[in-house]
Amino acid sequence: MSPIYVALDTPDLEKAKAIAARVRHHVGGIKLGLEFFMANGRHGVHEMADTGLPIFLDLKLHDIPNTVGKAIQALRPLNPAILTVHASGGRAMLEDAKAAAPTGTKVVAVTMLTSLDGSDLRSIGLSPDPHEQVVRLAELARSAGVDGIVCSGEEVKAAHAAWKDGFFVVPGVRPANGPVGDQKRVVTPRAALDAGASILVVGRPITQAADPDRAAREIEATL
Ligand SMILES: O=C(O)c1cc(=O)[nH]c(=O)n1[C@@H]1O[C@H](COP(=O)(O)O)[C@@H](O)[C@H]1O
Repeated sequence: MSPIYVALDTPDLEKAKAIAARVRHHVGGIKLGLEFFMANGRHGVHEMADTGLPIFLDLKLHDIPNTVGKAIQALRPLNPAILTVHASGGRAMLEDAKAAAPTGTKVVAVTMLTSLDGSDLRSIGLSPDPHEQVVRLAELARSAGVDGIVCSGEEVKAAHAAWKDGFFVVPGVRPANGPVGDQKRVVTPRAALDAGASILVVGRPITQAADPDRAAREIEATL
């Protein structure tokens, strides 16, 4: 099974279905995020589940424990393979998120967005070392009982060393010399896997390619 989850960041359900149909033999699953969910809701998720590929529902929930727990309960019928919350929501929120999720759903905690760097951390009053921030939040996530974390390929090796059986999601991956866009902590798909990623999230390098099927195949060939 390919470790690539393709991020279908579009509000257009038909477009999402069309890309999924083209790349389905070269990816291990589909990631649906806020843009898709805001536009298509639960109905859209059900439609995408008909592709037969596992669904990663990336809503990055971040609120008080009661609200996050109840939101996840409301999502239970969707039974996603993977669901995201923000680690910085704190221990009680992470515990309630895991308790509310269906048994088969991996709850993963976003540590530090791959679109941020050290100066962004400083601007929100944190120590400007991404490595330190990710490892601290990985430890919080582990001890709160969730299944894993989301981090960049630059920190996954250290996080993995401290959490052997954790599940590590790495977005912000780019083929060598590809455009990085708004991402700041970027590595190649191959480097992320070698460093311990369990799955890779790839969006625009596949979805914006002239031939998404070929782009997915080419990335898969590097792994
Ligand atoms: O949770 C995520 O998936 C995520 C976390 C993170 O730190 N950075 C990040 O880019 N993502 C998601 O991963 C995808 C990356 O898309 P591309 O930059 O187009 O490959 C987007 O859907 C983001 O929402």
